Amino acid sequence: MEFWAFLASLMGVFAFFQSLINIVFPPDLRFASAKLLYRFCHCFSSSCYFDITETDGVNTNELYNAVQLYLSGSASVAASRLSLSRPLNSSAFTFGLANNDRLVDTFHGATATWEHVVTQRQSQAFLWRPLPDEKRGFTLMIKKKDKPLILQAYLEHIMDTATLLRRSNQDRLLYNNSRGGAMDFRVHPWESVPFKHPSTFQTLAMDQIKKEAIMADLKDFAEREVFYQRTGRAWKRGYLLYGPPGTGKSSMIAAMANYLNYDVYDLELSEVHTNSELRKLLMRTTSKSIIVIEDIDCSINLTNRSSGLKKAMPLYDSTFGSDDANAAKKTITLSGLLNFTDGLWSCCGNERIFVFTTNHIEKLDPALVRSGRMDMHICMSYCSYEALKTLMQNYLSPGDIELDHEGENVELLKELEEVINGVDITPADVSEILTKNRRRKKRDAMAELLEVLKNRAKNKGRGGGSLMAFEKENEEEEQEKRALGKPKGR
Ligand SMILES: Nc1ncnc2c1ncn2[C@@H]1O[C@H](COP(=O)(O)OP(=O)(O)OP(=O)(O)O)[C@@H](O)[C@H]1O
Ligand SMILES: [Mg+2]
Repeated sequence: MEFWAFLASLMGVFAFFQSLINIVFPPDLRFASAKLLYRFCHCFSSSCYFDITETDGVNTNELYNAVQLYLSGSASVAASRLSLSRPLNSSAFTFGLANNDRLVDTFHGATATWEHVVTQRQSQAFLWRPLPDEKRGFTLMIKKKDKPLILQAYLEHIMDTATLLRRSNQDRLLYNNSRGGAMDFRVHPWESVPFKHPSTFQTLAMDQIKKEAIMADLKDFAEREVFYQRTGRAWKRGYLLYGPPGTGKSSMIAAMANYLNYDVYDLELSEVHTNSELRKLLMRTTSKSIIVIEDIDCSINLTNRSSGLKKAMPLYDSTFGSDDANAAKKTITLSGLLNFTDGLWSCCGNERIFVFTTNHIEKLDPALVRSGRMDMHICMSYCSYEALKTLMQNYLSPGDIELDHEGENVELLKELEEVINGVDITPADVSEILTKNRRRKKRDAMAELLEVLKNRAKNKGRGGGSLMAFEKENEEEEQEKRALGKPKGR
């Protein structure tokens, strides 16, 4: 009897303490105290533990994503229960460690045990952007004696492997900033879609020597990390593409991205309201990418650097505090753009290419196009005979167009060569004519093209008959600038 009374009172005490704990510790603290107890017990163990949570405060923890990807490589063979996913924009499936499951990995002879810890988050008060219902993290367990030997190298190995896996799994992306949000730290300012543009240097119609020079320059850039390091230069390069509409500037950008396997960030300047927004966008770009600003002359008024400086520093502006000054603060300025491409911020991240395009190089401020910012100026010009041959090969003949010099089309080709040298026709126009006629016989398509060219030559001469009138015009303008002592980058 006494025994039963003792047991009943013991249970009463237990129930009392349990309800006390429930009242004093809210669910989240309960979890923390359990964790604390767990840690305490492990103080005397020979292992040490590292928690890698999914978010680090408000930001995504890159290491968490890297570990997930890294383990997906070993998880696919070693674990018996896996979670499967296909990340957005990826063409590959990713295996993952199931919730609260474990996996053992070895590195340099040491054993590392990973556990994927998933816990429920307590109900959230009203938040602007609600957090996910679950808290996720990995716990790494290694022997204390191995920690100084392997931890740093192991984590670096994980990051490197994850980068490689990401690049091989993920299709390249085309980002744009048209939804705004650069000032809202919770919203990623870039939106992405898979980059599938089919343009390559092989399909690009332009002067062969120029094409090879550009390819060599790109390759050289991508392979010379050590050179950039040694010379103290930021590992970035700028290309300015200029020429009339329809001469292949955008196609060239796609060809560059396909050649180097880089992502493309298409920056819409009209969506950016301040210099600091511009900087934030830059900070959220990744390495191995091409940052493009198309039609730079039309995007914003970028003609005068000093006026830009004045706008960028409203403290020295007599209109400070007025509506004008506030409006000035809300614009991006030339100096902001120069800092974007060339300032200290431009080197956060590596291996980046800036490409600006314009139809009017003469409208650009010399500061914007000087060497170091725009290292290579590329004129995309009207269709030459050489470019025409590439286009005919793309659209009409999968074989070698040169064969036609001996075949039935030899006369037509000769005529085309003579006429095209005196006509301003863009590769886009030629492509359109060839596309329209692609179902016809090759000879008929060439005859139609010849007719169009002859009509154009009749209606509008080319002033002296020079082939690259546009290129020449621009060269003369640049020479004029040099004569006036203005800087010029090439
Ligand atoms: N050099 C070229 N080689 C191959 N195709 C070309 C070339 N130029 C133009 N094209 C064809 O014309 C189309 C339009 O070209 P693209 O958009 O690259 O011209 P653009 O110079 O960027 O014009 P814009 O200045 O109007 O932006 C392309 O989709 C492509 O089919
Ligand atoms: Mg374009």
